[in-house]
Amino acid sequence: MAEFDYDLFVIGAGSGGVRASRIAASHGARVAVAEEFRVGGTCVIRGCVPKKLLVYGSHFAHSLHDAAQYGWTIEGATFDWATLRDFVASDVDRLERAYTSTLNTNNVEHFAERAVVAGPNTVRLASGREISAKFILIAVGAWPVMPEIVGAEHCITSNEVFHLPELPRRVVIQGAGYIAMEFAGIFNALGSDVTVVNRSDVILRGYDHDLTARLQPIMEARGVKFGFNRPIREVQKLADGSLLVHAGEGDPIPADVVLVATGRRPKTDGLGLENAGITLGKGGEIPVDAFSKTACDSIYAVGDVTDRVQLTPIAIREGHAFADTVFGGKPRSTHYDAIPSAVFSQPPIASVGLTEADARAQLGEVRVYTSDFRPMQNMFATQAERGFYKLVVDAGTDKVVGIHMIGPDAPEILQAAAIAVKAGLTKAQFDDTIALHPSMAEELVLMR
Ligand SMILES: Cc1cc2nc3c(=O)[nH]c(=O)nc-3n(C[C@H](O)[C@H](O)[C@H](O)COP(=O)(O)OP(=O)(O)OC[C@H]3O[C@@H](n4cnc5c(N)ncnc54)[C@H](O)[C@@H]3O)c2cc1C
Ligand SMILES: NC(=O)c1ccc[n+]([C@@H]2O[C@H](COP(=O)([O-])OP(=O)(O)OC[C@H]3O[C@@H](n4cnc5c(N)ncnc54)[C@H](O)[C@@H]3O)[C@@H](O)[C@H]2O)c1
Repeated sequence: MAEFDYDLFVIGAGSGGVRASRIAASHGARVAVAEEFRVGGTCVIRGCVPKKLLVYGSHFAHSLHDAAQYGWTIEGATFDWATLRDFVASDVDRLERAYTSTLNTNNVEHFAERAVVAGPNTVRLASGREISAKFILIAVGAWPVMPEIVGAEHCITSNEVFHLPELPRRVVIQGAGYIAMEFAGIFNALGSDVTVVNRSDVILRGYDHDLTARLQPIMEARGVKFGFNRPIREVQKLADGSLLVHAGEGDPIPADVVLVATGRRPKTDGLGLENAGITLGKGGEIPVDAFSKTACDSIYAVGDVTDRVQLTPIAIREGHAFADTVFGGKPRSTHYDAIPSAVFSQPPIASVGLTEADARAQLGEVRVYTSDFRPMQNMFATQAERGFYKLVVDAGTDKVVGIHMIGPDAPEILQAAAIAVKAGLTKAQFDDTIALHPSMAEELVLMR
């Protein structure tokens, strides 16, 4: 009889947990996974996927508008939030079925309930059942942070935003990070009156300043209002059911929905990690080594719960590396250099490698090349929004160490360009590459 019920018990069937389960099973491990909500996790159920579909849905507002200049007559075009919302929800259902089927076809046993750590080799399910495993993988993700606001119960987070009964007429968004900028773009395009209030005067901290300095005025020109140095103190519910937002100095802001997007904290509360001698970091994260091993030899952790980089491809890569390391005889760690990322704002931002400021601080002599251009697809558009690309080059080696882009399709273009940065290609090699004309991407090889 086997010493343990399973070789691997995974807590959380999100991006990292599903990948680790599948790969560990393919290496011959007997695997079980517990999921307290829906298989697929944040990205599939209430993150990247439904968000991107809302972005696509909202793009039609601009496309329909621009279409007239290309000769199309679009009569009687109207928008129905419930149709878009329900279409997105049905695609999420489809993906949940696909992820569940992946677990089934790989013989991963699925417990549809919460699990906590009861000891170094034991988990306890919500039903009370205890299960033993040679290894435990914690992949429980993160959870939206709600700052101390009087009337916080009247606010929503990104968890609820996909299920609104109707399109809000007025939306106030707290925060100026990924989620805030993406949903400001979505609601603005769909016709809501959007106000972003932030505690500082910086949007998208961590992105190259030239990109954020380009994004903000474009968003303002599209109608998004910004209130800087205005953290929300109180959200008041009025007799008619609408909300009044008291934020910093200045007049209260009327709203129908208040979306709080102030970061996500590892979901470790009540997870029982003390039963395995694991001490959490000060943000609630699980400290791990380069191979995602915790302070307990039989317990590993991947994804948002470790708070290394909160992105889906990172959780997936860490989960895969864990399974190869522990069950595949191929020790692998994840490399965190040159991670491409994007903000699906309108227009979107995409970035890889060092910002200009970081390169100057870390490398000494740096050369910077920029292209400030009007994308061809905006030629007829009434809003003459300009794109902006920047290459950051290490003057000592001529290597391109950062690419930063804002403009239509920037994330699609950047994924390919990120290969060049990861491979350490030089500016001379960019210059050697023939342009693909006419395209926006050709700007990348034409900067002199
Ligand atoms: C609105 C939004 C948009 C995003 N957009 C993007 C994007 O465009 N690109 C990108 O790369 N990233 C995006 N992200 C981030 C991305 O979703 C996360 O980085 C990613 O999902 C992390 O994967 P994970 O496996 O660590 O955790 P998750 O995917 O969150 O999975 C954790 C799972 O564990 C379950 N769970 C938690 N506790 C327990 C327990 N005790 N027992 C059983 N189950 C448990 C949860 O229900 C969840 O299903 C977005 C996030 C949000 C919120
Ligand atoms: N396109 C993408 O890849 C994508 C999209 C959405 C989310 N995500 C991931 O999800 C994570 C969470 O997104 P997010 O937008 O919630 O976080 P974020 O870290 O991007 O932004 C948080 C914002 O809230 C503000 N803030 C923080 N604490 C506050 C407080 N107490 N009071 C007032 N303001 C406060 C910050 O100044 C910042 O502007 C991101 O860090 C990202 O890794 C990625």
